[in-house]
Amino acid sequence: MAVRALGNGIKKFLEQELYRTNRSPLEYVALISLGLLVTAIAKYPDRAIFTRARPDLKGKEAKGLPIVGNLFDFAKYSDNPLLMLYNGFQKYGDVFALTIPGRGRFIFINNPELIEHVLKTNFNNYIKGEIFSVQVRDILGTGIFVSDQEEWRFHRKTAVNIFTTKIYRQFSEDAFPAGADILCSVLAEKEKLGQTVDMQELFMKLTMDVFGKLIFGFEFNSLRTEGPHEFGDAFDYLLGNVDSRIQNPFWQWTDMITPGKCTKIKNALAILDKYAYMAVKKRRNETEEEKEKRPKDLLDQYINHVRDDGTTPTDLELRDVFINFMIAGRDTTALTLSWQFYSLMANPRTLKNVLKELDIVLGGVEDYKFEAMSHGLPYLKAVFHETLRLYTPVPRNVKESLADDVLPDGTIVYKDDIIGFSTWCMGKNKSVWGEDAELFVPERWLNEDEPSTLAPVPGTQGISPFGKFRMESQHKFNSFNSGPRLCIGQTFATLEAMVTSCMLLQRFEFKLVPGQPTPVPKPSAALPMRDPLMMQVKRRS
Ligand code: HEM
Repeated sequence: MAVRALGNGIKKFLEQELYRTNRSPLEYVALISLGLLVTAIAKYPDRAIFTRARPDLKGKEAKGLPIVGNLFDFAKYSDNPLLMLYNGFQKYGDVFALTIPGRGRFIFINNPELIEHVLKTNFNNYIKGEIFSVQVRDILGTGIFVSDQEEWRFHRKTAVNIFTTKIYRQFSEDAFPAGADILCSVLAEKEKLGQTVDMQELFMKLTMDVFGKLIFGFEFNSLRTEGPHEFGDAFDYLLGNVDSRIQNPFWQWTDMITPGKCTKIKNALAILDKYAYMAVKKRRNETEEEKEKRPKDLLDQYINHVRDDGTTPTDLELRDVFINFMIAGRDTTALTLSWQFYSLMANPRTLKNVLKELDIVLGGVEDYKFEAMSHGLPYLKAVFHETLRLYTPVPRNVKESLADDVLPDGTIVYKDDIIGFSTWCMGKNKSVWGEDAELFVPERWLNEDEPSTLAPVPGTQGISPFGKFRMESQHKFNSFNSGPRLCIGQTFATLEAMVTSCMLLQRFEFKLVPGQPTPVPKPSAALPMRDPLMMQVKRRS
């Protein structure tokens, strides 16, 4: 009633004014718009519209333009969003903020104490949230990576059951060597033909094949396929696209007006769906006899789950499980292996140490026992962790705040503020990792005075001379996340990378193809290299 009365009042006033001043309605619209704009500029002089003034963030907030805040900073760094964060931390310290219209205020944090608070101490207050969910819903649906609270608890409980030490033992001794052996046969073939290889492409194919088979019983066979695989290609395109959605708050509109973009996204999604539904259909049609013959996997965990109301997961829900886990299992490990092999080739002293350790510990024997891969090769394990520290495959992340909060350094967080953090930036933070933070130094992970083990572990021929591997806290070494949402596949990834590295380095010599540019990351939700990682391979004599 009151609104209608107010509307009528305004209408009457405007009619009288139009009559009295002889102005056209268009002139009035222009005047009112100008009035609103001037008011908005006065109210939001250096920040995005509808964000609150935060004098308490003085010295920590990047000054923005009236109404649009830091929108143009976001746009300026669309090709290198990590650099925007890196420069921000360099300029403002471990906390800095900026505002974006439609998104609100981002508070970026860059030290272990703050990370621990957000990811563990006050875990329930910091959720994935609606903005992230909308950005990735068409790809990830309602899977573990986008879910919060009850839905997330369901996924977590269902998934962790499958990742047991018993399973890891089998993977380390059989499945991972079998996958690496196929990769070696591709390398041997290429060597015979005198061809160079793109190791990034091959590692992506390896992890896709191994993960598809072990976790969903699905054979991609991409390593045996020459050239790119359509599932991998579609995946890479969509992950790159997620990055532009994070960077551009108006992506829904810009996607619509960019010629061909919506069709490209639709086609890529159709390819992901095709493979996910193929895997689900195959499993649903399996006979009891077939079921008996194979080990239980993640798809079984989900398919056999009966909810309290008696329902079981639909094909669409299983599609989401497939896609979420394929992202987890394919890109992360493959990209880490790519950066690790690059780092080894770029640091000959490190490579020499790895080969020395392999000779002493494995002595040319291809026996990849769980214990040997977990504790027997501290130097190689240090190389893997140093790679993850500098080239983490999940380079940045955001959380939405459900309620007002205060961070340990006194920074106030209001409900709906977005907390951003970047493991990639924290790896380069000198106050966290020391003056050599930006250098590749595997030795920082080793207690060189302590023996790695007191007696040879099963599957080894000798004890590593490089000391004992020393793990850092989850909040400092945040590449596997921390707190209740710690990566489920940490051991899986570590073992797969260790076994693959061992077999490849035992069998082949690798050399970077001369003249190629130093690898740089390509904008993506993960950390792919922008260009292929071309190497020459030669069988070890
Ligand atoms: C080097 C390899 C890997 C790295 C660096 C890595 C890193 C991460 C990170 C940073 C997260 C948190 C993501 C987020 O909350 O947005 C995460 C979550 C997760 N990872 Fe990994 N990951 C790796 C490999 C794997 C593998 C091989 C698997 C599967 C076996 C896996 C399964 C998962 C799952 C299921 C989650 C979601 C956990 C949750 O939300 O509760 N990851 N991982």
